[in-house]
Amino acid sequence: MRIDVVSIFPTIFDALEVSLLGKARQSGLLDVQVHDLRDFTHDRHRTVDDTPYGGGAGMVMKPEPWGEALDAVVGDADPRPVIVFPSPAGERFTQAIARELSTAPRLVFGCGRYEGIDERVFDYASELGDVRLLSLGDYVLNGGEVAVMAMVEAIGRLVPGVVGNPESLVEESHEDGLLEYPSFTKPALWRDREVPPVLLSGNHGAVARWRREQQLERTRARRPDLLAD
Ligand SMILES: O=C(OCc1ccccc1)c1cn[nH]c1
Repeated sequence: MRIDVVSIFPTIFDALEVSLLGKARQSGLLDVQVHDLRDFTHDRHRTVDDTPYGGGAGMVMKPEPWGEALDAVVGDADPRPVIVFPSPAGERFTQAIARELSTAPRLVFGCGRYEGIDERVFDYASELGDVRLLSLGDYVLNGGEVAVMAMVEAIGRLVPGVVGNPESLVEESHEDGLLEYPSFTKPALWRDREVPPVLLSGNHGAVARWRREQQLERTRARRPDLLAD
């Protein structure tokens, strides 16, 4: 999978070199290219923002640099990429969307800053690829970079071969629509706290039943919204 990221803070993505995704990049499973939006400006101050039409506080990201950046990054790519813009005004990013995007041959991420990007950029981008405005949650960040880091990790780890043991991708929170059951490891007794005896029983059926019950109990308590349908 080829992933391109456009940002005015490209060095933030050096963190993607570390850990799991770093190995996937070395093995060529993931090809991540990061681009500095300011490289697509032409004035001395490398300006990327300006005041909003209609007034209001804050600044808006100018369309011209984005247009040139998207042309340079996407060009007449075949197949058309999915072009993701993190945004508080986007549809909710979920494990299902991560799974969907993990099958895309090309992903482009555009990191907004300030009050956001000139709306016409999303319209232009839809000529180059399938545009998705995605939200991590109902809170506001200063820019899209941290959201892109989270999405690239959530998506990248689902690309076949990136995670060593694909089995570990199955029993995860949200994979079966429920929260994950609690986990324990040695020692059996730690600071006067025991491991639930069923887990030491060797009775695999009882363990599976206990785990399912824990998933349901936790989901009911913490995320009743996941059960409502
Ligand atoms: O703040 C977010 O995105 C960054 C962003 C994008 C555009 C303008 C300002 C900030 C965000 C919150 N939940 N999901 C994403």
